[in-house]
Parts: sequence; C-alpha cells; structure tokens
Amino acid sequence: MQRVKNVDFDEDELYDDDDEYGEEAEMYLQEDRANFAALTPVVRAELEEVGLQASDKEIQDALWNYYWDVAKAVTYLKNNRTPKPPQQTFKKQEKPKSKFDEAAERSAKGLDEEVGHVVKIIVESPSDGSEGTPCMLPPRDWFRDVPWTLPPGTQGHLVPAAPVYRPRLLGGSSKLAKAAEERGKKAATTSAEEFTANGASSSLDRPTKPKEPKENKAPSTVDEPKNSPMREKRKPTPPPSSGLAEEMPDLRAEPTDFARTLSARPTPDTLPAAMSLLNLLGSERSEDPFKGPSPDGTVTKAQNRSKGMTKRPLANKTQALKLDSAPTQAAQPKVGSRGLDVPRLWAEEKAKRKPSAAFVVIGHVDHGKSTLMGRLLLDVGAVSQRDIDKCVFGLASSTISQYQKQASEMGKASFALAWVMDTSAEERERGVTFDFAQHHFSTPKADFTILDAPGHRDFVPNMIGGASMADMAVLVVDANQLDSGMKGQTREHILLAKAVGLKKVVVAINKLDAATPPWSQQLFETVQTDIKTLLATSGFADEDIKFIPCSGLAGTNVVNPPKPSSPAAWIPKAHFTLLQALERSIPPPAKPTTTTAAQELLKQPLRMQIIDVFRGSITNPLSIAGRIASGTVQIGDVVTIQPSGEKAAIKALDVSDEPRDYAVAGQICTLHLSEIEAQHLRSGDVVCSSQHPVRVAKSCTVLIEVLEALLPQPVDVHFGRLHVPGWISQLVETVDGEGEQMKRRPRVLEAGQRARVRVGFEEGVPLVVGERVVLRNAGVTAAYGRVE
Ligand SMILES: Nc1nc2c(ncn2[C@@H]2O[C@H](COP(=O)(O)OP(=O)(O)OP(=O)(O)O)[C@@H](O)[C@H]2O)c(=O)[nH]1
Repeated sequence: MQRVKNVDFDEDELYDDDDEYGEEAEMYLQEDRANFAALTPVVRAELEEVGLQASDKEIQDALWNYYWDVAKAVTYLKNNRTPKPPQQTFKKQEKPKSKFDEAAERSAKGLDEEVGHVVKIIVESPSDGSEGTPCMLPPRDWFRDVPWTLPPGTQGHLVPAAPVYRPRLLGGSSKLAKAAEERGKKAATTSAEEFTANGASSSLDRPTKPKEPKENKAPSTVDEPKNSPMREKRKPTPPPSSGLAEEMPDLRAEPTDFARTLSARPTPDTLPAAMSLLNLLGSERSEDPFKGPSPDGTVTKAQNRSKGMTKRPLANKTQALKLDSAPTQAAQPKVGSRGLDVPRLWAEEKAKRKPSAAFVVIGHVDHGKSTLMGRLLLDVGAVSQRDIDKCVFGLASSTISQYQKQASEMGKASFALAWVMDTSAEERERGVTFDFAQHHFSTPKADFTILDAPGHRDFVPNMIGGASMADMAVLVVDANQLDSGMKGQTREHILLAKAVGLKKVVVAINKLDAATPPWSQQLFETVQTDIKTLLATSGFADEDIKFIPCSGLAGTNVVNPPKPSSPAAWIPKAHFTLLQALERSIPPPAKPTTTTAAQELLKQPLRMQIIDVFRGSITNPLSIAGRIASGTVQIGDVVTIQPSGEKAAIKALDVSDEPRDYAVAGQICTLHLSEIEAQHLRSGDVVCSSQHPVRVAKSCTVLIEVLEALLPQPVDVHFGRLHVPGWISQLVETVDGEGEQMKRRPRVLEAGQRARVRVGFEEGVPLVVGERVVLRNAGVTAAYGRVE
C-alpha cells in the first residue's frame, strides 16, 4: 500500500514491546470490531462513488487511525490514490551575468584571445543587448572599474529563506501522539496570544511596522545613479603611540563605593571613603549609593504596576537578602472574620451530618473508570440523561454527511458516560483522561466526592495528586484485559494508593457484559483471585477490600442490582452493588464522647495543599481547591501561601459545591481569595496559617520503602500535587520494621528494604513532617515514604 502518510509508524513504536498500545493493535475490542464491520462498507461506498478501490485492511487501518472518522478516512484514502500533480519546480531566477561571469564564460569557450599578458574582456554591458565593446587591458587593470557599490545588475539580494522543517508526529494512530500535537499547537497559539496581549509584541512591532521586511523584497529595479560616489574607506585606527596616553583625557568613571570596598587599592583622598560592609547592607549612611530604586527597577516596577503584577520569586529573594526589610504587609480582608469557634461548631453539628468520603478511581487506561463514574452519577441522579445526550449530539451537530453523523455517533456514543467526568474538549476528543476530575454526589446515607484519576502512565503524577486527597480507592479492572493491567497501571496504581496512605479499596471488576460468555462468574472469580494476591503483596488487608462484579456501560450492579432473569442474576446473592460497597467502606462515625484523631487535627495549624487554581466566577475571579490536611479555615481569615510567603484573604468558601462559612481538616473545599495575584498561586503550594506558616526547605530526611534499587541519584519527588525534581544525596541507613538502624551508609538500596535517605531539591519546598512522599525515576515508582 502506498501511503501518503505513514500511518503505521508513530512514536508509540518506540515504546517497549509490552506497551499497552502495542498489545491493543493485536487485540481489537469487540466494540472496535463492530465499528469496523459497520463503517468499512460506508468508506468503500464513498470511495466507489469517485471510482476508487481499497482493501478491507486499508480501510480499517484508516478508520482506526482516524478514530472512526469516516470523512477523514475517506479523504486519506482518496489522497493516497489520487496521483499527485508533478511537483512544481521553481525556475531559478536568471541572475544577470556579471562581468566576471561573462569573462569566465568566454574563457571557457576559448573565445578569449591571449596576447602576451594582455586579455580581451568585455567592460561594458550596454542596455540595448548588443555585445559590449571588447578592449585590451593589462591584468593589473582588470578590476579597475569595479566600484565598491556594484551596479544594480550585479548586486546580490536576499531571497526568502526556505521554511524551517520541524519534525511532526506522523500518522495519527496514537491517542497521545495526537494529543501531544494538539497541545503543542494550542500552547503555541496561547503563547502567541499572551505575547500580543501583554503588549510585548505590539511594542516591538511599532518601529518596524511601516517597513517592508527586507528579506522579502525583490531586488530594486530602479537604477542607481551610474556615477555614484565611491564610499570612502574608513581609516584604520592608528596604533597607540606611547606618548598619546598622557595627552588623552581620562574618560574612565570613578570607581563606585562598592568597587572600592572590594578593591585592595588605597582610596584616593579625593574620593569618598570606601563603604563598610554595614553600609552595603543598608546602614543609615546618608549618601548610600544603593538608596532608592535603580533606574531599571523603577521602569520594571512601573510596567508591572500597569499590568497589576509583581514578580514573586525575585520579590521574595530580595526581601530575604534585606536585613532591615519590613515584614510583608498583611492582606486586609474586605470581608471581616466572624471569629467563629470552628472546632466547637463542627462538634455541635456532628449529629446533623451524614458520613462523607472522597474516593479516587484508579486503574489501567481504558478499563472503564470514567464510564463507571458517569454511570454512578447518572444512576444516583447527580446528572441527568439529558446532560449525557447533550454530550453526544452536541458533538454530532456540525457533521456534514449522514454517514459522518452516524460514524460520529457510533464512535463516540460509548464515551458519553465518560464525558461526565472527562470535561475538557481534549479529553473528549481523544477519549483519554489527562487530569483527575472532581464530582460530588449524595445518597440518603452519605456524601461522596469522586476523584477520577487518569489511567495512562504518562499522567501518573496527576493520579498521585488525586489519590493524595482521597479516603479510599475504587480500583477498576477490565475483566477481559487483566494482563495488560497487571503489567501496566493496575499494578502501579495499587502501589501508589498504598504510597499515599489509602487503606480501603473497592475493586470493580468491570466490562463483564463483554466477557465470553457475558457475565461469566468463573472469569470474575479468576480476576478476583489475581487482584487479591496483588493487593495483599502491596500491603492491603483482606478485610479492607471489597470486590464488585459490574458493567459501567450497561449500568449493571453499579447502583441497581441485575434483574433475577438476567445472566448476571448470580451477583446479588454474593455481592454488593458498587454504591453499597462505597457506603459500607466509609469509617463509621465516632461516638460523640470520644476525641478522635480527626478532631485533634482541627486544633492544629491550617495546612491545605493547592490542587487547582482557577477562576471560580465573575464575583470570585481567583479560587483554589484542595483538601484541608489539618486545622480549620473561615471566611475573613488571612492565610499565608508557601513557598511564596504571600498573604491572601478568604473572601468566600465552598464545600461540596455549597457555600459555607468554614471548612475543616478532611474536607475538600474551594477557597475564593482576594488581596493576592494569581501568579503567586500554583498547584502544589501550601495554604497555611499565617501564625504558623509551613517550613520551606531545600532538603529533608525521608523514611522510605524501596520498590526499585536506588543509589544516590536524581529522582522526581512527589508530595501530593507537588512534583519537583530532586536527588537522593545520601543513603543514611537501612532500618528494620521498627525504624531501628540495620546498616549505616549502605552503598545501594534494594527493592523490599526500608531505609532513611536525604533528599535535596533545587527550589525550596513547603514541607510538613509526616507528609507522604513518592520518589519516581524514569517514569517508574522507585520508593515511597514519609518526611521525618
Ligand atoms: N463493553 C463495555 N465497555 C465499556 C465499559 N465501560 C467502559 N467501556 C468502554 O471502554 C472504553 C474506555 O472507557 P473509559 O471510561 O474512557 O476508560 P478510562 O479507564 O476512564 O480511560 P482513561 O481515563 O483514559 O484511563 C470506552 O469505549 C467505553 O465505552 C463496560 O462496562 N462494558
């Protein structure tokens, strides 16, 4: 098959043999096969209309690579078959011959007639096209009449350069390859827009606008005056003579105070005395040369003021250097604090509250996590069927032909439930979750927050961010694809769930509707045994695990148990529905008389890692979301953001999308901020109490469980949502189960060992003792532990 585009090759082929997409290529899903069966005749019919033929394989390749998009597949195949017009060759523009060229030509043709050391050359090129007058010249005069400014006919000119070739992703067979390409384009557009928006480009454009770009300009046709004066050659700089230095005035500036302080040379009497170190650090010396802003500083400050921004890291470092710098002025909240006694209120309202929990949905890519959560939200009534239909038909509304419309519906309809969770256009287009999504729902028994994590290995950092906010995990396993999951993210996600401290797991053995035979109890039991072993080796206790057979797409045993007449009738006899399992996994509420660890947490200083920074609404243009790790927060509080040290005021706050007056440890909340600029807030920063701000450190000691052999080496360090490059600077010791030293300064750490290591970071990181840490290396989780 002759290909216009190499659809067989893309960057995924650079992955290992056991790469999930490699395997997928071998085993199409039942749904894929159904799509092939339905769409192949459609594509063939379109091709036959224009008298073209293609084999089933070619059509299916095209459909696969264009995600069932009939129109794109047809266009691809048409292009592939239509003979290409002969490539346009640009006729090289005839360059007017120079006198040298003409002479060389004639010499080559043997026209030149050597007479002793005199050669006949053409010195004039008359405009009438007639041959110039031959004349005899001695060789030393050959170039006599060639002026510095060459006549127009012989001038060189710049021609537009050929566009720079940028390697692009080939084909379109990989979801990620396409996504990466899209992201690249989007980033380019955004940065271009930002560049224009902040005025940088406009200010650069202004002086150049009226001018035509020189490179694109054709050589001037207007003849320059023939006898244009020869440009005078610049005289060479005369060599320095020994006596000249004394005659010349000394143009050098006097050394600054700073330079003189550092210099060992004695200070001339005429100059002010050198500064002492105290002066440099800002004493009361009146003629302090560093007093007041520098000219550059004044300009930058004015520019930033006009844009309403200040540069955070610089401001911070400068403040740290200034010994006499005043403490950062506290943000003055427009909404005053009501001074609520939050721990007391929380305890009083306990009786009115339902139990609540946040669960992270984990598992290998495409095992049906988002679809299952979409189904759960639909069946508990948190979203309507109308909303879900809107997702599908909204997509198909702009389709051109009837075939296209059908294809879009067929190709995307199965993703409609997943779209409840995958809200970004890119995720919907690719059918892959990139970042974790949050949704709240309530049942008569409990309040839940779903954190739907991405399954693909490239998005593991986002999965860690989601898992670190959860109370428990829902592991989704495609019963028909157990092996791919075991090799891939089913295994890694289980380890990470353990690493971030989750104890309870509900395992949803999914897609049993697509099993052979459908709802095979035997298949369910085989998968259950394998997953149980994996969870046990990762340290999960048997009593903390619940197994649920289900189908998210069919909606069987998610909220509603199967009907007694269905092939899944064996389920209700031995298993809960997914919803029942979730409700039973929430820890029971403590007795009002006992002081729980959760209540103790409320009395500690506020700590909340920022998971997301966004524009909440017109009235709340700057909002952050996260889970409160300790302490409480209420409207009107002034909090500190670390590592920037900036202060912000809490203007309003929401818990489970409901406006509240306060929020406490354990709750996932949205804080609407004022008195702070967006650039001082990043995902991974920590919101903390202004009285007890969290420490910012460049290294820490971590007690780790080793999963992969480790040396002192670079590692990616994950603290929940924060992900920073770092390195293991020292293997301090290996320890036993009690944390007691076994071996001091080991040379290498092996999988299965516990050890204490020093970890360093390039930038200061807000650290809390006891915080969970994950160390990854080359995309693999190498260790996890806690900050000591
Ligand atoms: N037959 C069948 N197909 C399902 C079921 N659940 C999901 N699918 C299909 O599996 C594909 C992947 O579903 P998603 O929900 O996007 O999978 P995911 O695990 O969320 O994928 P990522 O978020 O990208 O990791 C879609 O085509 C779904 O329609 C199910 O219960 N039965």
